[in-house]
Formats: sequence, C-alpha cells, structure tokens
Amino acid sequence: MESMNFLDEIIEKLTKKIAQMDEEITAGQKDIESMHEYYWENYTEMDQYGYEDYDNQQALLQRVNANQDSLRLKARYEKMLDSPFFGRVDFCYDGDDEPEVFYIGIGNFAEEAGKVPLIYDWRAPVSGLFYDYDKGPAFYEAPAGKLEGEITSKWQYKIRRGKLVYGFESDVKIDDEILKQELGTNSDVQLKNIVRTIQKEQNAIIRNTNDKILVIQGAAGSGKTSVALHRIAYLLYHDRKHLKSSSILVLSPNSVFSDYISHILPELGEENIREMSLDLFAYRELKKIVPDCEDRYHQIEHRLAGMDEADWKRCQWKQSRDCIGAMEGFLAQLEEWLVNLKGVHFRGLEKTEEEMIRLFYFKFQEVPVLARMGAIMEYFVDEYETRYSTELSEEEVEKLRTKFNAMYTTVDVYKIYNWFLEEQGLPLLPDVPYDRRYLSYEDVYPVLYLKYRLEGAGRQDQIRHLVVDEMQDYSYLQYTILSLLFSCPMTILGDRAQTMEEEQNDVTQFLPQILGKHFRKIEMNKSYRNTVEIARYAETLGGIKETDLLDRHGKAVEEAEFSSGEERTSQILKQVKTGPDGYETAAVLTMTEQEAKEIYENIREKTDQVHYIDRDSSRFGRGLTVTTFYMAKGLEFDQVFTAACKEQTGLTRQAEYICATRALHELYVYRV
Ligand SMILES: Nc1ncnc2c1ncn2[C@@H]1O[C@H](COP(=O)(O)OP(=O)(O)OP(=O)(O)O)[C@@H](O)[C@H]1O
Repeated sequence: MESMNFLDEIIEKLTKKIAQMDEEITAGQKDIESMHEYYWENYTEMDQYGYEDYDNQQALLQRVNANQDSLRLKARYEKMLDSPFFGRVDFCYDGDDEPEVFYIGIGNFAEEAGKVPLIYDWRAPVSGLFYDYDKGPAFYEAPAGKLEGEITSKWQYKIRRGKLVYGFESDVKIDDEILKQELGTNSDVQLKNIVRTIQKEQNAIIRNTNDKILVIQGAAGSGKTSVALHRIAYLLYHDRKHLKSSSILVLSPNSVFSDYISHILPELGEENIREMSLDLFAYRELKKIVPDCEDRYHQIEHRLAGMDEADWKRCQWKQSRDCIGAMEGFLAQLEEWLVNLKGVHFRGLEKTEEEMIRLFYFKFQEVPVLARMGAIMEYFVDEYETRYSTELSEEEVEKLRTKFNAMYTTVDVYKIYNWFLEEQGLPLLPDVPYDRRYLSYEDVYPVLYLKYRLEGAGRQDQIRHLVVDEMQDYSYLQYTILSLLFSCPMTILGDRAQTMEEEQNDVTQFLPQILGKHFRKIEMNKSYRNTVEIARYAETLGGIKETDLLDRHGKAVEEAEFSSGEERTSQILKQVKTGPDGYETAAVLTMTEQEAKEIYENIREKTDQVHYIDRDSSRFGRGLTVTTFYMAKGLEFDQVFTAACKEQTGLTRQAEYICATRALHELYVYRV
C-alpha cells in the first residue's frame, strides 16, 4: 500500500533528521560553552562603555535560544517517530488535473527548511480540509486567499510505535465509528489530545482567530476543555512572534484539574502554559491585608451543612452587580473621610493646604485614592529637585513619604471595608490585628475589588491570552475583577448546567456588560464523554432536554439504597473493576468532604489500593479515587459511584448531576 511505503520512508527520514539535529545540538552546546569561557576570560578587558559586554551577552543569548528551539523541534520529531501522521487528504485544486496529497500529523516535517513539507501540521491552513469536509468540493483559506478545489479521497490512520495499526479510506466525515472506538477505550489520568478526531464544530472554534473574546457554552462532555487547549495550540502555531506559552494563563478550578490538563500541549509539541486558580491569585493579592482566607470549597461545605437562607442571600449579594454599585457609591464619598489634608513644608518648598486640596481633588483625581498621596509626594520631590538642582537621598524621600501618608486617616483596606459593611448595615468583620484576621469566602472578592479601586489593580499585561474554564463558577464581581486585570483576548468556557448552586448561573447573560462588545458566544451541544445510558440519566437530574449524543451504549445506570455506609462501601468494592485487565480509573464521589474522608477510611481498612483527593491534592492516579463532587469537576473516570443521600435537595441534585456526567462507561448511584 502506498501509505505503508510512505510510512517507512518517513520513519527513515525522521530518524535521519533526529540524528542530524543531535549533532547540531551538541555542536551548539560546545559553542555556548566556549562563548562562556571566552566571556569569563575576557570580560575584565572589554570596553569601559559595556558595548562589547552587551554584544557578547546578546550573542550568547541568541545561541542558547537557537539551541532551545532545536531541542523543542527534536522533541516534536521524536513524538512523530511514534506516530508521524494520522490523516491524509488528496485535494485537486481547481484547474489542475491531478490531486496533491497532504499527510497530516502533529507537526510539519520537511527534509530541509524551506522544502515542501512531507507532513503538514494539523494546524496548517490546508489541514482544515481534513476536519471540515468529506469527499467533494472544498476550499481552505491560505495566507494568499481562498483556494478552491475538490477532495478526491480522504484517509485515516492509526500508527503506534512507528507501525500502522489501521488505515482506511473514509468517505464520510471523520467517522463516528472511530470516535466511538476512541471513547470506548479506558480513560486516562490525563486528558487526551483529540487531533485525530476533531469534529467540524469543534474545529471552527479551534481555528477562530477573529473574535477577541470567545465564550463557549457546552454540554457536559462536549469537549470544551479539549477544544480550548487545542485552540491555544492553534494560536501559538499561527502567532509565534507575539504569543508564547508563558504568556498564556488558564484559570482552572484547582491543582488536580491543572495537572489533568497539563499534558495536552506538550503532547502536541508545545510548551506548557501557566495555570492557576483565581482563589490562589486573590489570596496572594490580599496577603498584605489578611494572612488567610476561606476558599470556594469552604463555602460549598457551609451550604451543604445547611447555611441560613439570609446568610446565603448576603453572600450572593456580595458577589453581585448591586454590591459593586453600592461600593462605587461608598467610594465616591470615601475621599472626604479618608484624608485630612494639611500644608507641607520641606526646606524652603511649601505646599499650602489649599494647594494640597487642589492637587488631591483635581490634578491627581484620576489616581486611585490610596495611591494618590504617593503620586503627590513624587510630584513634590520632582519640584524640589528641579528647583534646587539636587537629588534627594532615599532616606529623605522615605521621610517625605511618611509625612504625606500621615494625612490618610487609615490605609488599611480591611478597616475601610468594615466602614462599607457598616454603611450597608451588614455584619462587620472582627476588629482584630493583622495576624488574627481571616476572611470568609463571601468577603474575599469584595475586599479585593475595594483594594483595586483604592490602590489600583496591577494589570497583568504580560498575559496575552486568558482561558477561563468552568465559567459558570465565577460571579459578576469576579468577572469585573478579571476585566480590571486583563485586557487580552480570552477563551471562556463552561456549562450553565454544572453550576454548584441550586439555580443555574448563566454568565453569558451578563458577560457582555463587563467584557464589552468584541464578544462571541458559541454553543456546543453534542456530548462525547458518557454512554447514552449515563447521559440520559444525568439529563433527568439536571432538568436538561435531549442533548445530541454520540451513539455509544453501555451498562444501565444502577441505583440502590443501603442502610449503612459500611454496606455501601462493601458493595462499591465488589463493583470496582480497575486493575490490569479492567478499567484504568474509578471514583467514589461524595457530597461533602466529611463523607469522602469516612468512605476513604472505610475502604482503607480493606485495601490500600485507593487514593484520596482534597483541595490540597495536586494530582490523581490510576485505580480507585475517593473525593467530593466539587473536586471532580472537569475530570472523568471509567466508573463513577455517586455516594448520595436518600433525601435530595436542590443543591445535592446538582451535585449528583456533576457526578453522573463524570462517568465514561459505568455509573452507580448508591444512597444511604
Ligand atoms: N473530537 C473528539 N474526539 C475524541 N474525543 C473527544 C472529542 N471531543 C471530546 N472528546 C472526549 O470527550 C471527553 C470530554 O471532553 P472534555 O473534558 O474536553 O469536555 P468538557 O466539555 O470540558 O467536559 P465537562 O464540562 O463535562 O467537564 C474527553 O474524554 C475527550 O477526550
């Protein structure tokens, strides 16, 4: 078969290329070492202005970067040696007699730079044909414009360790059969790349470069996270000049999730991007105000333990647009309370009280109020230094700073926040010194917002693309804070049905008010993860109408009630099928942390083949895991055991929905 010969040829050429690159990299390393040596031997004699020194450093830096690029490329070729291509499109350009053959893989491969690629990167313009069309008329957008023609044949391959597992001509679009096969296999402790089977609707999102803010509302298991990460890989490929992996940030729910998704980009030959939870970011930002805060999970636990309705209403209000409005009103009058302006004298330079008023309320009114005195002080120092043609020492500047800052009645954001709570008639935070302060989750973001409005927000301009996963879990206030910090393009994805509250949170309703008009919302309604049996069961829990499903069937969902936790645990252990000949992963998902601990301890008495995940964990392993529904968000397992209660509330129903949608093949709902 033609492709078999091609495969052998490619393997040979890749092997040769890798060997050649090895030599280049070793030579590069030697160059770097000798440049280092030269530098250390000669740097004392370099010209006094530092030009030579600078040139040497630049040359060294360039050589190091070039070697790093080669190492990265080599790593990609090594991956391609395992599976050089997965698709092929024969495309006859309009006006040509013969089709051209394009093989598609995870990266471009040409024998030499500048030569026609033997393999095309899945992100190359021509590769769009593979994902978007069946046989017949088709076109793609090349840098030179639209290229039209006809696809005369399309092939799919599975190659592992350099050997063809299968290869066949497909005349329908990327076949559901292949997808079913892919999804029918066992899950992994890592999300997989989907380059071989990206669907047309998914491809449109991945290749979208026009919309600055792309919001994806997608059903559970529709591939949102996968698509967002492939989109990042696509953007990196097409904008290497401006976009680096290190300038992309993913806001993810927790460290386990971060770890779960951290393999996709390296698998595709890209470097990893930065990942963080917004809570962690907030705590770091609040460090000077409070030493410790609650996190989101504490709040969920309080809710499940039966939080008072009035308390819950207050928590919700504090995250709302109304709270921001009230805080803005408060800020408008705050300037009056916050400063006690006086005249300043310093070695012959004087600013009278009237002048200070003019500076504070007019000249510097755009500067956030707690940063304003500093700005006025710098203005004063400038004036002094210009007038007396002298430079003030650091100590003198510090003395002046203290003098100016003494005009604030307080600079403590914690205290100022309490003034706000008092004004609103809300319960106050305890009036305690810094080291005894602890913020409840409801106050974390209002305090952060207040801090930014008082001191200014440190804009995160080094971030050139922001990905927000699980978008439904962020409030109006949190998005407002994000808009103060980031002005870069964003990919925001989530599912309103997977809210961790009774009522669904459709953030797409208010996002345009915050993020502006460069905004596109796309829905993904086809779900791939669960079997039809599991997906239909989950739909009844989530009150969702028929989702479009891949027609993959499996075991019926099993529901049972038990009279004790021990009985339930025994039954779970009977049903778990992880192991060498069984599934890769299984999870017992509970409503609360307490239940998770109990079940874990219970299982541990019988076997040590079990992992426990809580908010401090950073990864999950093969085999059986016990955790809460909220820590399992975004993850998937071959088997899921929902440890539910006999009585359902709105909140536990939602939790059960999240648990159910985590299951790939088997779902058991066991109530006690
Ligand atoms: N085109 C595809 N080809 C193969 N597998 C796919 C495809 N799209 C999605 N999947 C698989 O479906 C599962 C769900 O994908 P993913 O986790 O990205 O979805 P999600 O929408 O973020 O899910 P959720 O919101 O429920 O956490 C994964 O196993 C993923 O590999």
